Amino acid sequence: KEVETQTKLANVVVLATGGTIAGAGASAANSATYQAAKVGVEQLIAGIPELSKLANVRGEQVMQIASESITNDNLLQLGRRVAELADSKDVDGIVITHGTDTLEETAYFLNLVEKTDKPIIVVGSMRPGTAMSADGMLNLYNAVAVASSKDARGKGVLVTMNDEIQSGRDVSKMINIKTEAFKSAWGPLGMVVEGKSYWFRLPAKRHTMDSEFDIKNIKSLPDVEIAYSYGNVSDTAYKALAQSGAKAIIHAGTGNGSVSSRVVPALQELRKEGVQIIRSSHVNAGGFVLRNAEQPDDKYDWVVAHDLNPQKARILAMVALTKTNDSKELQRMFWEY
Ligand SMILES: NC(=O)CC[C@H](N)C(=O)O
Repeated sequence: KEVETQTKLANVVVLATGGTIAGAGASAANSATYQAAKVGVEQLIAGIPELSKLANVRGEQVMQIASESITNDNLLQLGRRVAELADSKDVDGIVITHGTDTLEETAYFLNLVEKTDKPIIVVGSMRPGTAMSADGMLNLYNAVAVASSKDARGKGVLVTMNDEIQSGRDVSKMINIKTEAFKSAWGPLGMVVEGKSYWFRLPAKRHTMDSEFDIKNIKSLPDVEIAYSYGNVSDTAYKALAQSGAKAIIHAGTGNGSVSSRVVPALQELRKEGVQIIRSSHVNAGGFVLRNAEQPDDKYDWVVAHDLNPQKARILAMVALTKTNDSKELQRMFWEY
């Protein structure tokens, strides 16, 4: 009977990339001072014997870095490996352990480009495993639980942090240090409690199976950069980014993606030279940028990032630019994804 139950368990692959979930500090009191990306995937899995009751789990070390150092090449490498595994008949779900600093970017990228309905869960932790009340074990346990459940299929890339199941599109690291770091302006999709998922809502935006983007057709990602706005801002950064070859500039704007009168002329000029200008908002708890409200986007031929924060807008812009350089098409994609 035991053998029978064993064969019914889902096969889950844990792809490890580094971050605090693989971090180690000098003492149990070091919850914030430690080195990220130290512990290997085998040790992470071996540290949670209870995983074997949830699924047949195996690990792969894809990279071992702090996530602020992730490059576009790293994203493509990870995305391709996820796609290979998702295509494999003996893989039912994929978990990616990741640093939390850019976790929201990777989760959104995979949400756009992975053509599968198999669960893909991105997970991290706010405290290293060596610290008191480390959160990584439970977050990873929850990730494997969701990855091995049939309920999680077709819901896009998900993030399990702090007992919640978040949409990889919506979620953002809104707080640091605290374990309740990951939030979405639109709320979590569900909760995981003692290895069981409880769902409350579904993502409304296009993702994975319903996406027009496919990692298999993406050879490289174009250079898209972000310029931050604030009082007394100048146009220096915008011009320099364009000069260094940016195909699009994400304006990390104040409020409703507003643009200083000191910057507007430079952005009009850059657009005429072919650079895409994408207005987003850097307000903390979730921006929402309306077309033609703060600026005449139709007249200037600019794009608005909808509710995407600047770093997520960069991800969609890169992926979108692999298909089109038409600003109207880009705007459609920003409404739909
Ligand atoms: N909590 C974390 O994972 C942060 C550690 C590191 N900065 C990273 O993103 O990998």
